[in-house]
Amino acid sequence: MTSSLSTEAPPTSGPALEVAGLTVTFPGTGRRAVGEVVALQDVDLRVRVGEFVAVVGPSGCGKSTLLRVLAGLTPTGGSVSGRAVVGAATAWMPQRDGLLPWRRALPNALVGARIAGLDRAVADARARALFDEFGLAGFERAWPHELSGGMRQRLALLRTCLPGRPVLLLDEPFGALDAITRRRMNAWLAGLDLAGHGRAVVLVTHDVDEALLLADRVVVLSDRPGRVVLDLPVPRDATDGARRTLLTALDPRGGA
Ligand SMILES: Nc1ncnc2c1ncn2[C@@H]1O[C@H](COP(=O)(O)OP(=O)(O)OP(=O)(O)O)[C@@H](O)[C@H]1O
Repeated sequence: MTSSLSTEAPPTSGPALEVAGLTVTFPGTGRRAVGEVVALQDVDLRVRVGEFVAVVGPSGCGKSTLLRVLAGLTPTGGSVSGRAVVGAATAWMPQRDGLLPWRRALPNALVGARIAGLDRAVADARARALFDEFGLAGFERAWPHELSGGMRQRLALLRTCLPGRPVLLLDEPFGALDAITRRRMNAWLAGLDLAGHGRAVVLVTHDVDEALLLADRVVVLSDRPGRVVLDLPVPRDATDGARRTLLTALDPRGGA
């Protein structure tokens, strides 16, 4: 991967994450069936401490790529330019749950906490409390293959939250959940005292209603190459108008 991305340490106040002029290109090679792909172009995004930002956009517009860059990761084979303020203080939940098939549920949940150097007893106690909160109590010793798709996703989210990192980057965390469980998990996330914990969340979702329910701001990316076409603050008491604005931004010809 090549990079002209300059990175800086995360600040303790103000913006939790910031990218400016972010462009990500995947060069075509002889081995690839497609030519050069510009995934993101000139993207500016600032997420402040305590904010919950949802990112929506058409499939393939670069949402996952953006989240990777915010996580401080370099997209495999990609060329990245722009400016980013990112740091180690993020916890990234990729689309695929990434559970280790050879570890039972509880040790799987503890992986990130171990890497973060969290005290074992503290992490263990926190994990057991979260198993209850995430509706996974009783499944601590289950193997990943013994869990449903939704349970696996909840376990992956639990693992992401466990180390208590200041910024959560969630890539379609509820995609495999049924409507009722999804609503329950949405309520749990909505109940997090983000400002109180100095936390920020960036959520990638295809679901406009989920974005409106959870986020303080919804950022809409265009078709590839993904550019920011709308950055909409969500009024808590007037989401109908915001919903129409979002749907029009996502599909200008389709009407809301
Ligand atoms: N490692 C890679 N190598 C080559 N091309 C890539 C790579 N990762 C992503 N891309 C391309 O970059 C573009 C954006 O991909 P990305 O996964 O970020 O989109 P997305 O908006 O998250 O899509 P979806 O909503 O379908 O998950 C796509 O055209 C994809 O093919």
